[in-house]
Amino acid sequence: MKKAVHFGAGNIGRGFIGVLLHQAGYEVVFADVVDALVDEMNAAKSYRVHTLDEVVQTEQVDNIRAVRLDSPNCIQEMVDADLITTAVGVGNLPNVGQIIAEALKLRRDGQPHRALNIMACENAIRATSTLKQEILRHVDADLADWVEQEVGFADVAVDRIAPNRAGYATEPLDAVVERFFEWDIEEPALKGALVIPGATFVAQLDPYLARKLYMLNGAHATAAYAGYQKGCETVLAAMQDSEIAALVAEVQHEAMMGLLHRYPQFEQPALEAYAERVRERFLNPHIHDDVARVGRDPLRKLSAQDRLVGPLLLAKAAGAATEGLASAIALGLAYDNAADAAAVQLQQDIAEQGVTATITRVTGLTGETIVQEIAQMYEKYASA
Ligand SMILES: NC(=O)C1=CN([C@@H]2O[C@H](COP(=O)(O)OP(=O)(O)OC[C@H]3O[C@@H](n4cnc5c(N)ncnc54)[C@H](O)[C@@H]3O)[C@@H](O)[C@H]2O)C=CC1
Ligand SMILES: O=P(O)(O)OC[C@H]1O[C@](O)(CO)[C@@H](O)[C@@H]1O
Repeated sequence: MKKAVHFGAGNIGRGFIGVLLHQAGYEVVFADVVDALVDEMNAAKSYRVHTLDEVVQTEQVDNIRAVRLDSPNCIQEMVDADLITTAVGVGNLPNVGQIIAEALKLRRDGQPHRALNIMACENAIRATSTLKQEILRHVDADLADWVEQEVGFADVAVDRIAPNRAGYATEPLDAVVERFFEWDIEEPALKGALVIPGATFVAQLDPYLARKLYMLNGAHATAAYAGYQKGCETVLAAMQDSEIAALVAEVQHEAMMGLLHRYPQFEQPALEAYAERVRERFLNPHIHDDVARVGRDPLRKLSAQDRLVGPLLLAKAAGAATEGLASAIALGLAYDNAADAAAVQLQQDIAEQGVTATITRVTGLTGETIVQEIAQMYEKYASA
């Protein structure tokens, strides 16, 4: 039986990556930093995934175990693994990279030619490449050569809405997800054969990743930040507001114009259908997805390559309109949720440095016109 070590036993780790790897016949070992979660998984040896739809379907994921990130067992489990995946949040990859580097040292000495692939399933541009750089920071030149030859680092795009479990879960390990999923894997980067039924193997990931991050996650963040402004608790409530729904569609349209220009292989009707399908998913009445989850960490979501500034730059390069994306960025700046540490930091930065300087620093945008436009929109939202 093949073995996968997956870092991050959270919503997407259990609700998406873990279940697909289980269906693909892998023995899945989870690594996490939360002791209680690790203990719970080792006691239960299985968990359930509920697919939220008209009829709720429940799948059992068994034959699992878990290790703490900082335990020797974690390193040992990777020595004979066939696959390593992560879903920990992109900011936690340095930590994981250091641990994987330790395992690769042992693996090179013990099983030097056993095929290994690594994939970071995070919402970010080329997170696996980021993880690879983090791993390489901890290895010497000889080991780096071996890593280049023997370890596949495939960038991926992962798409499945896995909301918080409150209201649905009856068991501590239950995960809840929507029915839809898409897992795009950049095939040329793999070493050896990788079989994951349901995954899509693509030759060039960038268009898929940009489409997902900009037309889904960007639109989702827009719904969350606009919804927060209007006092909506969930994405569903936000999308039922016609003004917000129109802004979300506008953001998707602007992103689409940028994508069509940057990736000529896309066709407008297909992207329009993609956008519509995404909006339908946001309107799934069976999913209670908090705007606070979808909007979490606005400093990351407003950063240069992420879901709002990334498409704004593409749309600008295409000569397309950007008012919708500028509004979404302004709404993100106005996101003052006191329960979100990054939002608190953002508000403190705006108070201390002013909104214009904060926009430039956080988003990397430098054009005076666009920065002023966003700043004016922010003032309107912040004083509402
Ligand atoms: N929830 C969703 O719908 C989707 C999430 N993602 C991405 O997946 C990643 C995880 O998201 P969620 O599962 O929603 O978050 P989550 O907060 O539910 O789960 C993250 C898990 O990672 C663990 N963790 C944190 N640092 C760690 C480390 N250094 N080593 C091992 N475990 C660590 C946490 O304890 C937690 O159990 C994020 O990058 C997110 O953008 C991607 C697609 C869908
Ligand atoms: O996980 P992040 O990057 O904080 O952002 C939340 C986004 O990720 C997802 O959880 C999965 O793509 C979406 O539901 C949401 O748009």
